Amino acid sequence: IGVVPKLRDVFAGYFRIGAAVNPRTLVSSADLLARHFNCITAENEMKFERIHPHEETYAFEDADRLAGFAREHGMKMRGHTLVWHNQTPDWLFEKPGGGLADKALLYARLKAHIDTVVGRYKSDVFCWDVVNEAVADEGSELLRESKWLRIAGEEFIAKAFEFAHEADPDALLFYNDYNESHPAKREKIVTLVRSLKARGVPIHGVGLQAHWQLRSPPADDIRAAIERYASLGLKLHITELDVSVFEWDDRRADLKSPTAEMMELQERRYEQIFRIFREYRDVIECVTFWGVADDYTWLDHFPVRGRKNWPFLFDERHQPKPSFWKVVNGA
Ligand SMILES: Oc1ccccc1CN[C@@H]1C=C[C@@H](O)[C@H](O)[C@H]1O
Repeated sequence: IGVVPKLRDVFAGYFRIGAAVNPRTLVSSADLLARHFNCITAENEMKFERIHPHEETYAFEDADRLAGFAREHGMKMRGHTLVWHNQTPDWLFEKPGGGLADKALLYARLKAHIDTVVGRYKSDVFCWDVVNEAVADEGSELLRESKWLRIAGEEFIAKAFEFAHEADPDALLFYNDYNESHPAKREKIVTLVRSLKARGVPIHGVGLQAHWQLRSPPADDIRAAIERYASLGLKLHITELDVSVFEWDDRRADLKSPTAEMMELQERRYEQIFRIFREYRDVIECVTFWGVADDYTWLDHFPVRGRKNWPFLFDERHQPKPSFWKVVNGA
């Protein structure tokens, strides 16, 4: 059989190729990771609820193991994520006697968290998703409702970037979001990031999660989003790429394997996506998949629990799919 080219070598002149990993896939996908990738992101292990479950308790073991793998294999590591409305423990927002914490207490806790976590991984993590998904999806509001916003107002975003910069002045600091190519949400993200930059907040990049489907978002929206974010003069990272075989509102759960049509569409979709990424190689520094191979994806639980999905370039047996060959042959 022909030798399978290494993704990271195929794209050496364009951008780093990354994957989200967790303690299980670190073992099950170790060979694919070592061969094809030169950057990793902890899928959950550096999130607030996992690494700092109680005010006086930090849990570094899993994150340390992932950072160790990156070090052993000469890979870079993206830090994900410091401030988010999801997967964040309730204690952070509570006053000792009960009730909502005030801004001063929340900031003191956030600074302690960031000093501890960013400080610990200073030599392993080269960039952080400092704030994840703060922009509202629908409606006229710029920011989504959250305990962060309720307690501290919109300044929590700038504060998080300032704390992260103080903890590691060398780290590249990113704002990360999904549905980043939807025109309305795209313009809100541009408004937020432009305002942060104008106020001298230490922000260096925008993370496009790129949780995409076979037919959406359209290529023109993806191009427009990359152009608009690039116009801010910041670095772009594709941070959580996967191509679901189901459209967002398709809740069918009857399939045990992808249909031939799905695989044909996915092949053409990945070819189109990587043609766009190569075109914007000057501003895109890193392309990270939100997983490695089809044997495990967060999409197996979201948006439909227990519904299998097949979103990656490698199949459930870790073999390159037709999409893989379209991507490497297009480079
Ligand atoms: O695609 C979405 C739709 C609705 C809400 C959030 C998202 C994406 N949210 C992402 C997905 C998986 C998590 O592991 C990541 O940390 C998170 O950034």
